[in-house]
Amino acid sequence: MSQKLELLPAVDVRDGQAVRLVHGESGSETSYGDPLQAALAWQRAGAEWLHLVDLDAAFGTGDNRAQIAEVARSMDIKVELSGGIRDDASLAAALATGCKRVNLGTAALETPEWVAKVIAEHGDKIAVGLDVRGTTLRGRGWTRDGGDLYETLARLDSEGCARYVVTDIAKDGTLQGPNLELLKNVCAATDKPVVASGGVSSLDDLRAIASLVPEGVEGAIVGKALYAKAFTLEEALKAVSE
Ligand SMILES: O=C(O)c1ccccc1N[C@@H]1O[C@H](COP(=O)(O)O)[C@@H](O)[C@H]1O
Repeated sequence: MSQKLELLPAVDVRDGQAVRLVHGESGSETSYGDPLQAALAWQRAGAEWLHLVDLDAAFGTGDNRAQIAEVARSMDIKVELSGGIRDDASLAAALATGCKRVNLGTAALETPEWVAKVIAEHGDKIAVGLDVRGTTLRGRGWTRDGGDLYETLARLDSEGCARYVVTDIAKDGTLQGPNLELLKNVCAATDKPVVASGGVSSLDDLRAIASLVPEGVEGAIVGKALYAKAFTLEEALKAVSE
């Protein structure tokens, strides 16, 4: 039986609120209220995963660490935690929430030795977020270039990185459809599972991503489309299980 696409509804937290950004740009927020209530709603709707992001920590404008920890600890489902996890202390705090795995973004670009060390220590609890414009990686809240996607992917593969979360920044928060070419290209460049992020706007987009499961796509993060009620999470889960 072919594997089904995992869906990860997103809760991105900025200034204590669940928000969605457009192209990840600071200041483009639309607010959707209390992050815990949003997360609990996705759990009630049948989510098996929650993608939980501390945007302030990613941007370097503070953090929502206590609130994020409360959300993570309140979930019965698996949590993927990201934003501002860049050193031993922030990694320890993230893992102490009981999350299933963390995503490292900026650290993979700026402190590769540390990332190699924590991959060796924590195995598949560590994923790397490859946030790209074209094929150039972006870090520090997607404000700084951080090298070539495929060179970085080869390095991380050689270090045993278990999984990649691939975001096309040009698509993120736009409801313009995922970058399927990018996903196919990344899958062709690595044997490791890929989680797709950015641009999902419809159930057909999810079906298109699901068609890439045989190529190595394991999951899809869904944000704006759920908050904008383009479809419900129940409908999305059904669409990818058909
Ligand atoms: O998810 C977003 O919209 C986003 C926008 C701008 C920056 C980061 C964003 N999210 C995720 O944050 C982590 C990276 O954080 P860091 O670089 O490790 O501090 C990564 O998972 C991004 O996808």
